Amino acid sequence: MSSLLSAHVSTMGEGVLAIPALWRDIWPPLAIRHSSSFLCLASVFSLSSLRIAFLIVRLSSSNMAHIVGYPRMGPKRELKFALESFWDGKSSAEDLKQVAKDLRASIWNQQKEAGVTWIPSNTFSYYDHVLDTTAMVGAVPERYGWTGPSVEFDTYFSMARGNKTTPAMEMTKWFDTNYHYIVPEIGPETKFSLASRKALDEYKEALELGVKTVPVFVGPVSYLIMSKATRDAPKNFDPLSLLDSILPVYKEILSELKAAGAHGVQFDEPTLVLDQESSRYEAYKKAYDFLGAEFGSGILIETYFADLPAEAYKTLIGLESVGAIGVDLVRGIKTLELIKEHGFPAEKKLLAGVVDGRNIWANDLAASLTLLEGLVADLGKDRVMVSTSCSLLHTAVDLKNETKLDDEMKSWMAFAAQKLHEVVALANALKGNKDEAFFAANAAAQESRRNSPRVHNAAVKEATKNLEESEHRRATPVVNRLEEQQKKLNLPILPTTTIGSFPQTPELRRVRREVKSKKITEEEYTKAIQTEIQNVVKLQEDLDLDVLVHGEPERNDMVEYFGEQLQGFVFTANGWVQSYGSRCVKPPVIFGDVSRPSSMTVYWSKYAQSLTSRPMKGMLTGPVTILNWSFVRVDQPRSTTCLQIALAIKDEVEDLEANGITVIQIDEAALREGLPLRKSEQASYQDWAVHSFRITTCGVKDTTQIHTHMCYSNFNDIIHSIIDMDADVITIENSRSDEKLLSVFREGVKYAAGIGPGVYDIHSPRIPSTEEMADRARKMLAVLESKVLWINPDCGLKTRKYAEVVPALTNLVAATKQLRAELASAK
Ligand SMILES: CN1c2c(nc(N)[nH]c2=O)NC[C@@H]1CNc1ccc(C(=O)N[C@@H](CCC(=O)N[C@@H](CCC(=O)N[C@@H](CCC(=O)O)C(=O)O)C(=O)O)C(=O)O)cc1
Ligand SMILES: N[C@@H](CCS)C(=O)O
Ligand SMILES: [Zn+2]
Repeated sequence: MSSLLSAHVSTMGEGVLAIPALWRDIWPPLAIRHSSSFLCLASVFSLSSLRIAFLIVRLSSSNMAHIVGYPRMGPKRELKFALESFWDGKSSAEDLKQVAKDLRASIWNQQKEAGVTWIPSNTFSYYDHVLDTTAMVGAVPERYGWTGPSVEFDTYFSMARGNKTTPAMEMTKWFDTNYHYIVPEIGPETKFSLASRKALDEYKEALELGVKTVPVFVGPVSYLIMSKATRDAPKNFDPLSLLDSILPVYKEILSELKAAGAHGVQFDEPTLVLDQESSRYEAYKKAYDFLGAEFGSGILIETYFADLPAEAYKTLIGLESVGAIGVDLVRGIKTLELIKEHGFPAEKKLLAGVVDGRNIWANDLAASLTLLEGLVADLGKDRVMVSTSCSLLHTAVDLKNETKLDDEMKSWMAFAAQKLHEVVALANALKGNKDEAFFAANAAAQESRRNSPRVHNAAVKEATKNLEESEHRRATPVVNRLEEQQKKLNLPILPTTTIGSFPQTPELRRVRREVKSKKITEEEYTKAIQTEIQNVVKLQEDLDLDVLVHGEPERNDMVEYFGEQLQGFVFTANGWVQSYGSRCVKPPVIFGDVSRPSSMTVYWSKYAQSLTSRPMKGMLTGPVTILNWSFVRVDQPRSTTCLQIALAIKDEVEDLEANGITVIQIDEAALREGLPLRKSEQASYQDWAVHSFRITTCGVKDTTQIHTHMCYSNFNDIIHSIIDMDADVITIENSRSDEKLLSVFREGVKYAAGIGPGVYDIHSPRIPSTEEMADRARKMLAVLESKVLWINPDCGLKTRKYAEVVPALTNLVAATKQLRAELASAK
């Protein structure tokens, strides 16, 4: 900029050039206010100034579309395959980097071509964006032996997946999604330093492709709140107390980004939607005052997954350095009331997240436009940008690749690639540039879905109508039921079991694929699965496990498998969503009323039971988990859909019992995950979720043992709901979360049913030793009675290899026998 020009601008008081260009570009009130004098100046002074002026005029008249983040796996899961090949030593780090680079380029170009104004960068990750932040701030736990200065693949993937000597870091749910992040470990001794310039590298990479992006960071406050204290930290240590020392690292990368030409930076602060103590809000203020001093008002704060609490909203609008605020208007619209009540500062932009980042349904564009126009009426023109409700990471990638869905169904849907166009179309319409044909096609699709006979089933609606009026409880208390069951099952103390799945080998995937494509016959397929079940049963008998499983070889996924057999569901071919690392799930789509045309698992369970005299667990996925891990219809309450699924599973449970299966596990792995983030909504969810589970089990005999299983959650706050599920035995994730679960029992919660907190972290290739598992179980025995304790892994074994599973289970049984001997000698 010429010094003359800057001198002139500074005399203008609120000079255009004092505002970072990105915000200026989309802040037409400012740009327009100054544009005439600016243009005039530009023409007098220099060609480059002219170019700047032209840019402002061009961008201020462009639409205002923003995307919070984008899926990183690729339309055909290219990243997954590249990662796994690299981990298996079949390809080089360079090969992996090239795949990643190509994916990023294609994502940025796609967004540019769609007409997105603010295109995010640094939303790509080789494993997890929270782990990327850990790498960025150099918060590598000491045990990984990292000596700096920068975090490379070796250290990064060791933290994510463990290595031969060191287990992986803890992984847990990302808010209420099916995405899992690696939990940072922060202690008073943690020293932060800038150890990864991934954000800068990606920014420059996009720039080289001609795409100016908005780098995205996990905000420092959310990062610290989502961390856990290191084991050695003092008891009440709060990672957030290190805010002052982490901020300079963020500042350093911001200044490098600024030097590279970045004008806007997005900080994701999803913790702002949580109910928090007032003192917490000081942290956001401190952080953004500090970072704002470096970056000026080019800071955008994104919030998502729920409405904002009033105090969070007030804090946000009071942050002077922040130029734009993103809110989720899909998971709730109470934030709109806050905008009305407390106003929205004139100098800020509102990023209105109206396009759902967590579902695959086409947006109701007319309804969204009405909402957006309401906002414009309140805030004024050009202050409202259209955005996604959260990162598109949580939805499928591209509807284009769905060749098997019929045209009507596809017209009802929008995946990430289509959502880009929805955001842009809404932004254009707000600017008076409405694509009438696009809106008309969308309105027709909305109408056809509302009235489609494919969606509605009168018999199902009738069956679910009166369910809410009864409690649906088994009549006999759990303690007495357990006695009855024990007479029949005759299990040893500390019974051992596994959670259901055994390794999903490439051979199994091949037969499933081949039967689908009719390359092999149904008979050949059945034979292959039977052989697998025989092997799994034999292995468990050899290992001397007590309650067996059939191994789930016929299942592609614990939710998809059931959805495929229920009515009211459809399936995508490539609708993958990242769950953790390279692992993806393909959520079924619930589009209509749900019913069960015929039994789903009886054949395989009966077959497996016929091979052994030990009890064989029937294995089902519960209604809440099917609901939470599907893309759910949005035209009726989730609770209604859940009740419909519950009725279908209830029929299956009773069918299994009638066919001689005496232990039935109903997995509710995602029950905790669906807990609404805002406290005000939690009680109602717990009521209908737990009720739905009980509907599935209330019809069985006392002698039928109902197990349930949950993974990856913090259960302590819902322990009473778990008890209220009234299962006979619960197996639960424990080993990768520092036995947090056990603190509930230490605090005196009484649990009369059987419980198996996992002793083996199945998410890591590492094989736990006998002693390690015995130690874990001893800790449990310190707080739980031995007669209620079960010994089992954390979760299913599907992601593991037999070479890991066999020694790990051998050690698990050995540990149990050791403990049984200790208990016997203590008598
Ligand atoms: C327990 N968990 C689950 C969650 N959500 C679910 N919906 N399901 C879960 O089990 N959330 C919490 C945790 C998350 N944990 C996991 C664990 C493991 C996976 C996983 O392994 N995913 C697989 C994909 C699963 C699947 O459906 N596979 C299909 C095959 C799909 C495929 O790619 N086929 C290829 C050929 C592959 C080959 O080997 O030849 C093709 O058809 O071209 C199947 O098994 O049939 C993954 O690989 O990511 C996810 C979440
Ligand atoms: N029965 C399932 C539960 C996973 S949460 C399995 O074992 O894979
Ligand atoms: Zn599990």
